[in-house]
Amino acid sequence: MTAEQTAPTDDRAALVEHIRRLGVVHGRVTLASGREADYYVDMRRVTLDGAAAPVVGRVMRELVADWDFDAVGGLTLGADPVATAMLHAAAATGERLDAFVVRKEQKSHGMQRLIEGTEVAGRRVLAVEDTSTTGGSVLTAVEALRSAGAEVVGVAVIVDRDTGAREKIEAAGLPYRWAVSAADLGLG
Ligand SMILES: O=P(O)(O)OC[C@H]1O[C@H](OP(=O)(O)OP(=O)(O)O)[C@H](O)[C@@H]1O
Ligand SMILES: O=C(O)c1cc(=O)[nH]c(=O)[nH]1
Repeated sequence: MTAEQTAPTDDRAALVEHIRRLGVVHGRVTLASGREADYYVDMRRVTLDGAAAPVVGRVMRELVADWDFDAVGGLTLGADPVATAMLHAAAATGERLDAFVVRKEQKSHGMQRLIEGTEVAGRRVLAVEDTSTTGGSVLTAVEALRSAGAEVVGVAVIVDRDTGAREKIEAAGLPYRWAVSAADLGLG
């Protein structure tokens, strides 16, 4: 969220409950960045849950309703179900939103793509993520998208851990929004 976007919706409240119930794990963990933390938010348990995924799609679409883009995606794997949830949420309202997947490494056979799915060159795209800690993962996706000729309009994540992602993403010249904060989950 941003300071201007504080009005909770029923969907957002439901999403917070889904994440609390399915995703929050207490205990010492090593994160993608190599940092150590006292809790983990296993967002795949949320974004791949049959009841929670449609809520994810609606909440994330609402979060960026004033941004102009027609394709969505991010670095595999966390971003993938977020993007497809948004695609299906758009379709459910008669709108069209395409999706893409940024691989961690270029595929070495077949079409040898780094970015799978819809063509991104020359298009306005949204980069998404399930959770951001340092912002490093989503910025890897942003770099690949920019190299492929896409215009990245911003970054949106479900859960922001409030551990530096916002500063890093904004320093890359991108607006950054999140649907749920660590504080919303009673964490941090
Ligand atoms: O903001 P960051 O410091 O980059 O950390 C967040 C990243 O960590 C997790 O993915 P992970 O690397 O565990 O891989 P996965 O999505 O392939 O499971 C999560 O899905 C984000 O992509
Ligand atoms: O930084 C990470 O690796 C990370 C943190 C978190 O809470 N959830 C997650 O899936 N990854």
